[in-house]
Amino acid sequence: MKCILEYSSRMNTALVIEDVRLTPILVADPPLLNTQGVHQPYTPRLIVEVVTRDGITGVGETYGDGAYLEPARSLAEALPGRAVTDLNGLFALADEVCDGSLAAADDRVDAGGLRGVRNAGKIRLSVVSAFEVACLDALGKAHGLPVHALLGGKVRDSVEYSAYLFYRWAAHPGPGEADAWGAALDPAGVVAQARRFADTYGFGSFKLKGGVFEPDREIAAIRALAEAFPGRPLRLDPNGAWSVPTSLYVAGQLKDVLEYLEDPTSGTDNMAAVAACTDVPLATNMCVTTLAEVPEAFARDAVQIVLSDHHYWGGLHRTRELAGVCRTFGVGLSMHSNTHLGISLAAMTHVAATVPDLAYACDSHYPWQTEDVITERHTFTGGRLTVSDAPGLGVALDRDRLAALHRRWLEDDGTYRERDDAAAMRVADPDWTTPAVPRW
Ligand SMILES: O=C([O-])C(=O)C[C@H](O)[C@@H](O)C(=O)[O-]
Ligand SMILES: [Mg+2]
Repeated sequence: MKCILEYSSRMNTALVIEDVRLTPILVADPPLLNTQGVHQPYTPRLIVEVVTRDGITGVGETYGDGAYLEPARSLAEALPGRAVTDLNGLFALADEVCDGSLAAADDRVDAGGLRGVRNAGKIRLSVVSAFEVACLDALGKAHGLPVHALLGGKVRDSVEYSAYLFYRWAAHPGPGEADAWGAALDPAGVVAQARRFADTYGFGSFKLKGGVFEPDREIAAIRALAEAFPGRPLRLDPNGAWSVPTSLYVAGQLKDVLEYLEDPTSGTDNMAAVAACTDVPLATNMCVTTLAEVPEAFARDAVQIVLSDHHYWGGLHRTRELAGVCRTFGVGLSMHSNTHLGISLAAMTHVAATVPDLAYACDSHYPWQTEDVITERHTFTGGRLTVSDAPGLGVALDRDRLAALHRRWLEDDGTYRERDDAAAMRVADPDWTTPAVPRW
């Protein structure tokens, strides 16, 4: 008995957080086009490390724009002395300490306009998510358990991902150098890109980021994909750029080949109006991105699939809670991705492995990211990632890479510290302004 008590008190002390490190970085990003503009050559991410009294380090990752950094600093300062097991307490602590730095946030759509509402609560959850993942990583390492085991256990050994196709330029405007992918600006270019994704990673389903060209051009690209890959699930996502009539027109043109349409139009009213008049399921990572948006959207059947992003839903446990809500209302669940690195992809794969009814391949930008902060990059095989059974997330931080990407952030004059796809577009087209929606 005495031994057990001693063990448990030693363990509890060992799991206390001694130190927290925050490292903002800039990561290379190719010239991918969307309805707002084009990706900048570098994009910000934030890496979070929590170090326990026993010297175990857990890692997490989240969005790295300025709005996330201040609340992350507040939370990092408040965390030492708490245990990595105190995951529920993280939310209350963040409510307590982050709000001063979130005062500037309001209910507008996020800066890029691509991820739904941008309010203080959602930014706070995106910050907490990185700390939650880092705590889970440390806890898993302390007990020799993979993160999926801490979430109740995996129900699958691998997670399927979909190819994330983009219209794109061969190089960033200005002094940018071409990468190996080349331009994709028409149906042939999109099919060639899809072929490369399929051959290299084995992806079996394809999502095209739309809202870039007039809808008929994007319809032609999806038709070309359907011809090149008969029977494969296809998705088109214009990030809310279309009106209700345009959305219905596109749905009508592509209803025989689309697995779903993603955010064809903006807002619950418009999504509900589209959903009422088409059998093509609607998915979203814009219309439903907070719990507050769930009741109305689900009651009006505005969305049939929620693409959860564990960052803005507040981490892995909260993602599982969202999965329960979706299951209750008969709404499908899959996962959204933004520019992310190996830590977030590992976290996403662990939580995806634990969700029983994951009926759709998840999104991942990962193949577009040539840089990472982990020692061994993830490898897609047959379009899937094997779920790691190693302790924690199963990834190791590459400190040299982290330092180099942080140095880039330090040396940046501010141009790239905030993701701004419209600003990047102005390098090529000085008159470019963020298009109003609906754009078509
Ligand atoms: O599915 C989505 O809407 C996204 O992945 C949003 C992203 O910001 C994407 O549009 C991008 O990176 O251009
Ligand atoms: Mg989307």
